Amino acid sequence: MTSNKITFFQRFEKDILSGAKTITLRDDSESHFKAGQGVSVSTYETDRWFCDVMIDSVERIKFDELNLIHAEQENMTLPELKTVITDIYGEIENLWMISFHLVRS
Ligand SMILES: CC(=O)Nc1ccn([C@@H]2O[C@H](CO)[C@@H](O)[C@H]2O)c(=O)n1
Repeated sequence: MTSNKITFFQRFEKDILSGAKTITLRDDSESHFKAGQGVSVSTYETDRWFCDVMIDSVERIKFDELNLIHAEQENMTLPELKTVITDIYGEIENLWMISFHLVRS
């Protein structure tokens, strides 16, 4: 059973609500999202709902393929983005780029 819900670390809430962050990079456990799907978004820490987003695309990407465009879409520098991913997932090669836009907050 796949979920219509995704969580983000609270520190990214502002960037998602302002539209500054339009992608998230996840591991295989969150590769089930589909383009056109509406998803409810909550904080990871306290499970507080803060918006709904629409998924625009879900694409495989390798860690080594990450570039400045991805960093821009995360509202980070590329070194910051790579550090964030490694902090969350450890050394990881295969990622999923989930693009989204805000629908309701
Ligand atoms: C439980 C769990 O994995 N939660 C996650 C995973 C990822 N992310 C964000 O996605 C981007 C790339 O990973 C970065 O902006 C991350 O902070 C997040 O907010 N919450």
